[in-house]
Amino acid sequence: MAPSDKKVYKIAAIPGDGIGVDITEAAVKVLDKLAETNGTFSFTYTTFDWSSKAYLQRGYYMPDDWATQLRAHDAIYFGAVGWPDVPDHISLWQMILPIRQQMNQYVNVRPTRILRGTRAPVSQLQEKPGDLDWIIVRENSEGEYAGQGGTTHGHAENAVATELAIFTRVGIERIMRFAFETAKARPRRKLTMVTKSNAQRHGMVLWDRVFYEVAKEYEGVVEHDKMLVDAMTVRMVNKPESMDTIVATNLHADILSDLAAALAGSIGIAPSSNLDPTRKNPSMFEPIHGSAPDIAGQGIANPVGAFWSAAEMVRWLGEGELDTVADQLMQAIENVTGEPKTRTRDMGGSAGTEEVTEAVCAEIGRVCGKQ
Ligand SMILES: NC(=O)c1ccc[n+]([C@@H]2O[C@H](COP(=O)([O-])OP(=O)(O)OC[C@H]3O[C@@H](n4cnc5c(N)ncnc54)[C@H](O)[C@@H]3O)[C@@H](O)[C@H]2O)c1
Ligand SMILES: O=C(O)C[C@@H](O)C(=O)O
Ligand SMILES: [K+]
Ligand SMILES: [Mn+2]
Repeated sequence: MAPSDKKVYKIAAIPGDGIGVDITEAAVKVLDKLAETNGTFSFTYTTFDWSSKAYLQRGYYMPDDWATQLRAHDAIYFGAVGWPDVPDHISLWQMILPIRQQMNQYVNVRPTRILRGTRAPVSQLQEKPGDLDWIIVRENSEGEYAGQGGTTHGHAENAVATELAIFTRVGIERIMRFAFETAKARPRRKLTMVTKSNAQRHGMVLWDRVFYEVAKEYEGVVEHDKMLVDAMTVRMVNKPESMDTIVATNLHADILSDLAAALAGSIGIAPSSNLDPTRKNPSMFEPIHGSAPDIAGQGIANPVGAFWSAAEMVRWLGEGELDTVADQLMQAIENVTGEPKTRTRDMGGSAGTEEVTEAVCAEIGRVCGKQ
């Protein structure tokens, strides 16, 4: 292939805080190795030093023209944001949440399955790892994360604070449609809708109603059912095989996806894709975990969720052309998790982030048929 035919993808890399830095560095190595081995595409990176450390030094996370800067890229690769010396609502609301909202990333896709070599804490899953294979479709733009509310009387005895969840018909309909399409594209064609419409009688009732409206368009094509979120946690543990695609609100899906990762063996393995399905803005890829201050700086963070997120980024960028390459990366990852000596501590091993990264790079060479 002539060098000019090579597709170059422009990536905005935002490592952020704590282990976000380690796993982003690891993901970039793996992406470059994948591109180099394949030879038909490559990546260029702009690395943004937007972090809690920078915020403490200069008073802001992102500069005023952040959205314009990000829009000059094909995709965003994100590590994690949040550090103990900045209140978590400030770090989230000055970086990750504005990006998700203003880049119109209204879907957050969170797949979970049990990778080879993973130790699942529930015995059924230890015996039959295939029983857990889910895609959680998280509403990513409104709901409990709408950001409306306020505080009166500050820290006084009579302090009042409100936190308003907002559900719009447009917002619900588009996430439901995306969820049904996701379910339809999978072999089991099954969608579980999560709600709390017994106690929350306005927004959640609209959520349910729009779900059933959209469901009519998929009659006979996608099987569906409904779960109250509390009972959903029980079903996830006791009957994991009974679910496939799951759609839930911003907050419910945030919580359920951590539970899903834990059931699959570790929070360190789970990826997420913050998607603008219209493709007018860059989509953003990140592991679901945070900055993990308790293990940061020790070189022991599990980079698998970051690699899986990188695979999903490749899949998204390729628009169908790079699915095989993304699958090869997943195979390389599982060849590595399948080996006890290349597992990190959270997966019962003793390897560090770098060792796992080197092992995945070596596997990419093998899986893609070149060294
Ligand atoms: N999207 C994001 O950037 C994002 C996501 C979650 C949390 N956060 C932020 O991160 C900070 C820490 O939050 P938290 O402690 O609740 O959640 P966390 O995900 O950072 O950590 C929870 C636990 O899981 C472990 N863990 C997480 N990722 C791991 C990995 N890759 N390998 C091995 N162990 C891993 C941590 O050591 C910790 O014990 C907070 O400031 C929070 O707001 C940000
Ligand atoms: O969306 C959030 O609440 C931040 C973080 O917990 C996440 O899952 O990305
Ligand atoms: K993250
Ligand atoms: Mn979360």
